[in-house]
Amino acid sequence: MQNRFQFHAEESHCDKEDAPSVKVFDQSFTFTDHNLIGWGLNSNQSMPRSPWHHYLPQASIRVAKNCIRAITTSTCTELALQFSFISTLFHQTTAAATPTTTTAKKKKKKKMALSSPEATNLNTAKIPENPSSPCSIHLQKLPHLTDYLPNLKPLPNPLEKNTLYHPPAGFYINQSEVVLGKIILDLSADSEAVSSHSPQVAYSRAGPRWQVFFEPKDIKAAIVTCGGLCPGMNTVIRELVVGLWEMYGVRQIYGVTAGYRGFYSRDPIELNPKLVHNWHKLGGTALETSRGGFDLNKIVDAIEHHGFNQVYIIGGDGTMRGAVNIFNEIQRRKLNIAVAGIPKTVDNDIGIIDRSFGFQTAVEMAQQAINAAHVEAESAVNGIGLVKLMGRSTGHIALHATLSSRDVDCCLIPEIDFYLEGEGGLFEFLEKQLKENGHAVLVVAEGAGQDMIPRTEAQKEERDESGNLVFLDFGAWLKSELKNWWARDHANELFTVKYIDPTYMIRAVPANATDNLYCTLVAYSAIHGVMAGYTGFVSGLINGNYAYIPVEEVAHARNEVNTKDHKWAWVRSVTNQPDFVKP
Ligand SMILES: Nc1ncnc2c1ncn2[C@@H]1O[C@H](COP(=O)(O)OP(=O)(O)OP(=O)(O)O)[C@@H](O)[C@H]1O
Ligand SMILES: O=P(O)(O)OC[C@H]1O[C@](O)(CO)[C@@H](O)[C@@H]1O
Ligand SMILES: [Mg+2]
Repeated sequence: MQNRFQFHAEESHCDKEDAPSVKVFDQSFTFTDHNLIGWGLNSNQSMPRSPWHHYLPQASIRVAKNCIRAITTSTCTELALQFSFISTLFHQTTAAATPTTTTAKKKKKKKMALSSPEATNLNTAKIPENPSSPCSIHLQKLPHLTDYLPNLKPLPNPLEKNTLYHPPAGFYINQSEVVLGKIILDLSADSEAVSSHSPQVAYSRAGPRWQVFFEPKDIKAAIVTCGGLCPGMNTVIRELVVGLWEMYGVRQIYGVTAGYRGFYSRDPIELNPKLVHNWHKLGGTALETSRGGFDLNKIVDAIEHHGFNQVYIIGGDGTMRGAVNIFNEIQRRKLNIAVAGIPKTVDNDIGIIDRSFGFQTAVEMAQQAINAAHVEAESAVNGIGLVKLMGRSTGHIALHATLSSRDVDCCLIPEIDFYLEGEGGLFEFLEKQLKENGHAVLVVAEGAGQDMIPRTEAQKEERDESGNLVFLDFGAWLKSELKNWWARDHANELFTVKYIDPTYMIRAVPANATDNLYCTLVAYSAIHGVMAGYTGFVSGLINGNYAYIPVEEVAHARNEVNTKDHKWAWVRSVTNQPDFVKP
């Protein structure tokens, strides 16, 4: 017997007596051992404090017009597992069920297939007929303090008694609520998702939990910012302070200054809502930041020494790799300290999350540079406006700024190969643009074309304090190459290149309204997660919803521009730039 609808949980527990019953088209069935395993609910696995073992007593699958909603409800205080799926995935789901109730038995022989018109119409999508092709969900396991401190006792959430909050019904997030990592699926039989049976990855939904694992009076929280600047860092700090203070009544909140090195080399500063009141209006980080200085033992020793039991780490990919090490060391030492990361990257190079806070602000600021370049180029004879935008190894800022501006004729990013001379090259394209329009605007990401620039041996090895390769200025190099080209091919014609490098101006500003809101919600999400005892996680936006993601996963997930998708095709159509394919 096979269930086409599977649920995988890395830690799951279900006693036979607790086997969930499932209702499909008014028919109920109870999962047997066999199909429990099919659901990934392995009855042999008994995990203390498994997030699932509370939730299985009842389950129902209701078929709504074109979607199936699976709901399990609990006899315990918290409610359960909820997710929805497109109906056609379940075309033959019910054939797999074992009816057990009287009603179910009566209807046992009735063919159970979706009869909605929507489902029938979708037959053209060649949904696989083979019932052994399951569509399954894999929940990413979120580390919890009780994983290694099983005796910790949960407490009711203090928000219950917070007169400012009055939690209404539905306020608390069930541990079983998930956010799907991927919301676009190809349901055709030969699509990878269906044919390879690969499960859909899901993350725990962020938000306040009914139970917490910290007594507010015992909390000593630390906040640190690391890596480069990004609009909104101060807002995140502010909201962590205000959120901890106002929501959970925490009174010991500290800022660790100057990045990771600050843990062991500086005294933490005490923070309170009054002090941070205006910080969201300021660019940069009031706690100061730095690169390098990551000394694991010194950092964890200092955390222990100061008595911090909640550590909030704001930073980019490098910072998150450091946070993984800190979390692992804290686990190894079996310390009752929760670690939460808040991903920050102006480059938007962190994977899994939709985008980092501050990214939209940076793109908005980049418009000003592009506008200026356009005006300069248009006002010159054979004028070229050249703008270099941040993006160490990804071209997201350049791409988004190009798409929003519409004044850009060519966008060069690290993810594409391009060349200057010859047929199909940049110079040929610019020559045509200048002839037709009299001017051109070029946007380059800082990491683009690094292989083209001649480097000395020393330059090849140069790294910053964190170990990141130091890039040469591609914009400045390209400007001189453009001038050489023009002087060589058009000796007596006027030509102007205006190079604008707004580098730090796009990231050293306060966050705009959208980013400020994002900062607030991502900070509050982190607080709720830590209060609930989760650790080694980051809070972030996934498909428009706030979720908790294991920090280990975030630290290694890169977000590069996909030059095969529609967005990049759109860039090419907006700019009309060449594909840089050598004839
Ligand atoms: N692999 C790693 N393990 C431990 N710590 C690391 C690692 N990589 C970087 N770090 C530390 O994380 C901090 C920030 O790293 P980095 O300078 O690379 O910035 P980032 O967090 O990636 O942010 P951004 O790139 O957006 O500026 C530094 O203190 C650095 O020493
Ligand atoms: O000069 P800094 O502060 O080391 O940072 C420069 C780098 O930081 C970023 O802004 C973020 O990683 C990159 O775009 C840029 O290469
Ligand atoms: Mg980085």
